[in-house]
Amino acid sequence: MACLAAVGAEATALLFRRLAPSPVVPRRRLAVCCRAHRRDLRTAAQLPQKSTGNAKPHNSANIQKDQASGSTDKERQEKSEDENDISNLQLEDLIRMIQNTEKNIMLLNEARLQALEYVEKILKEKEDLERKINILETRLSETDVQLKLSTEGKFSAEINDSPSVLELDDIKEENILLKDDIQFLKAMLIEVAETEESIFKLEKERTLLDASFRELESRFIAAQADMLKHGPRQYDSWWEKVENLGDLLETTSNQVEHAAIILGRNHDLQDKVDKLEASLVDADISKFSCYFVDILQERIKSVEERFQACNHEMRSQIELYENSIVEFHDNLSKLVEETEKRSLEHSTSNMPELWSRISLLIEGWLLEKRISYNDANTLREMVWKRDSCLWEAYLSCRVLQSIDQCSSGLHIVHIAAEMAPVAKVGGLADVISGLGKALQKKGHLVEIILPKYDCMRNDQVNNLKVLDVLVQSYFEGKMFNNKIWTGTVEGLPVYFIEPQHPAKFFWRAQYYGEHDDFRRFAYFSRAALELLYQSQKKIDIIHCHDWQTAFVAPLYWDVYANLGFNSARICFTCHNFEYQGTAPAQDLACCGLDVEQLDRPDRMRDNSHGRINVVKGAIVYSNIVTTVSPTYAQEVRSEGGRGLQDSLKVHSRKFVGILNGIDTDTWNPSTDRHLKVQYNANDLEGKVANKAALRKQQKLSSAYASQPLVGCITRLVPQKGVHLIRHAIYKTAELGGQFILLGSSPVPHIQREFEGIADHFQNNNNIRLLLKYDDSLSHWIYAASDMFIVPSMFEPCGLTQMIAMRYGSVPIVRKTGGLNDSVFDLDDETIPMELRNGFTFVKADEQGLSDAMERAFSYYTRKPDVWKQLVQKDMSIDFSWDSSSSLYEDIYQRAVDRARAAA
Ligand SMILES: Nc1ncnc2c1ncn2[C@@H]1O[C@H](COP(=O)(O)OP(=O)(O)O)[C@@H](O)[C@H]1O
Repeated sequence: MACLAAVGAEATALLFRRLAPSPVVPRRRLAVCCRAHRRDLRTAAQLPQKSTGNAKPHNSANIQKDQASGSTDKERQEKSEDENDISNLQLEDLIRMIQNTEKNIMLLNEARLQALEYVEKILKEKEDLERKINILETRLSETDVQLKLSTEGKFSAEINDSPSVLELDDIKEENILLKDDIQFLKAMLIEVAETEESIFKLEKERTLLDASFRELESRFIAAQADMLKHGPRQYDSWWEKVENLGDLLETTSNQVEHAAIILGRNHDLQDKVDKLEASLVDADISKFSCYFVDILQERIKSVEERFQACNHEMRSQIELYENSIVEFHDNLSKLVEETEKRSLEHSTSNMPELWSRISLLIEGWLLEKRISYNDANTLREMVWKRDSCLWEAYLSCRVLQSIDQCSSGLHIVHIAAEMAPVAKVGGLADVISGLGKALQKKGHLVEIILPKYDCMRNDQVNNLKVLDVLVQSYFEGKMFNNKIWTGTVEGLPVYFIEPQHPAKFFWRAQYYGEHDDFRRFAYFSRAALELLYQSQKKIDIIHCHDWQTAFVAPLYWDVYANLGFNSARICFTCHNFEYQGTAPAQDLACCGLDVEQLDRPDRMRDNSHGRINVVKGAIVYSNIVTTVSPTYAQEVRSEGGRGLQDSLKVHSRKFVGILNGIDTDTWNPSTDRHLKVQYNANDLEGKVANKAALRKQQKLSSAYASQPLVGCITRLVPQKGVHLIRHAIYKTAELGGQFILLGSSPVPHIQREFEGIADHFQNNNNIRLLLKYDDSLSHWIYAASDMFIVPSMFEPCGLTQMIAMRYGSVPIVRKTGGLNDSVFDLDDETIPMELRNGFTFVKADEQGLSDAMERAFSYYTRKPDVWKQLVQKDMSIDFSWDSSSSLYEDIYQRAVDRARAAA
């Protein structure tokens, strides 16, 4: 188009260069011609006067007058001669005039030819213009169609249906081209206007010519009259010439008229162009944009209206939904009530909570002596078997003489110092509830006995109530009352013993760390056995844990078996051989044990000094001894046994290491209510969200989402490798990661040291040390962290690495104890690929930890895909109690079978 414009402009300029002189030159020439004619004519009229001096003026009228007056011949001859002279002179003038006229006609002809040429060019220009206008009109109609499409019937369409940015760009481009065309047309129009002006000048010229011609004609008529007398032949030729001149004039007039018509058409063209321009201005992109914005606004308005309508609809739906929830809750409570009622009357399915409550009820009645031992036993059996006709059986039990001793499961009682989540310090608490629940699921009757701590979380106990009975137990030569509380924790029936002893053994605002811990737990062990004895239960397994309840084993066999309470077999699990419960031998007497009998190297005397050792007592007196991982079981047979290796060797046939599991209901990222967002292995976005939320809450930098967060949740004791934990903090900072520690220490100097580190990093936005115990926060840290550090010096089992993996946090651990049984190095080619799940190091030094951390960071940053697969794999590993509880079930059963066989 620009090219066309250039060509057009050039052509127009050329036309004007050529035409410009045309109207000027002919006009000047014609004016000269006309002036010449007039001068010639004037000269012709004046000549006789000039030649005669005083002669009167003569004309044809005078000649006729003279002829009519009848003058003399001479006079007439002289007069005739004079007249002939005049006539000759006039004729000469006339001839000259005609010659001039001829010249003028030639000039006129030339002008006409130029005008013709000019008109032809105009016609051509016009055709070009028309063609361009047609193109423009087509484009305009296309633009119109686009506009129409945008406006008509599209309002209802979604905003998504709006012309794309690409379409808009096309329209913009189109409009820019149209604008160029308009510019070109404008230039052309200016040229046309100039052409028009030329034509006007031509027209003027023609009018002038016309006037000169008419003057010539009148003169010619006069001359003709004269010529009638003198030369008809010449007259003929003049006449012919004049006729030609007339024809020429007519042709020129026609051409001028034609030019006027073209001019008119050009006017029309200009009108059209004006309209076109106006339309294009309408279609101007800015207007189009405004228009489009209007359309969008209208659409937004309609969307807003629809949104409001939806909102309204949603609100009413929510109302309905809320009403239905209320209704649902009502129904649910009714249903629960009914189900509870029915469960007492009819059969119930496997509802541990309910059966635990019934069991506690029965035990309570028995202890309170509301029912006889036999009745209680019958009811126990029914509870155990989930008997649907419990109440009917109860009513008819009076007539029953014998009790079917065959049951599908075992009656297992755990006596422990901790249980999650009601009284938790460390992993022991997790094991009690995790293993207990798993065994209960397998159809065993499981009960738990705990101290009634003042600091325990009563909110975690269902139906906590005190029985209307006091159980008496022996301590330091006296009998003391114990209040018995019952309740269910995680669906397990739990008995809480509250000693009515002046020492207020469990009113210390903490679980351990008291100066009289040995006495506290000696008291508790004895009271727990007393409770079981008085309830006259026929228990299969009494499972005691760690030194705090290790007293149970010697007490059971030395005291209670002698009283006929001997149906049970004792299982002792040592969760940590570091804590063995040693004391001067005489201290053992507090709970009624015979020091003399027990303070012997093969019984309870410690292997290295003269004190008694309750863990050793449990090893000696229990039917089953376990520890919490196979590797640790191996380790404690040598150095790790802390002096008890020989005892373990002696009793190795009953000693086994069973890897702990974790409670996968409590530790479940897809249901965990402590998390900001729940997630699972297939959808890790929630993990990212938890990380972001924790960073924000702990004022850690959120600048880099991909900056790895290293977690550590632990008791800060030497066993956990505190110096390596400290090193991990600095190493993480060096590697550009973030570190969060949750832990506290019972050891004052360690606590102080970490408080110092916490202060040091107080304003650091990559390191945070939280020196406290916080169960809820621990869940969040497991979920938020990318890596998890467990650099223990020794680790009987360790649960944190398993929990971390369940939450998709890759463990970096020292290869020891249970860590060695649960974490396998990603780069260890001696291990099958499918088992590799973390990073390990062997030597308990900073270098070992640094290497493992560097490898982990390297995978995390350089191989994100491998890392993601690792996270997903870790989250899918089965760390539940399922398989481990089966191993316990198996060893319990074998012990019970041996007992029955012996009986
Ligand atoms: N400061 C703390 N806050 C909350 N939970 C903690 C804290 N320290 C340890 N835990 C929890 O205690 C348990 C530790 O178990 P484990 O790894 O066997 O170590 P240990 O029993 O030796 O302390 C885990 O459930 C862990 O989450």
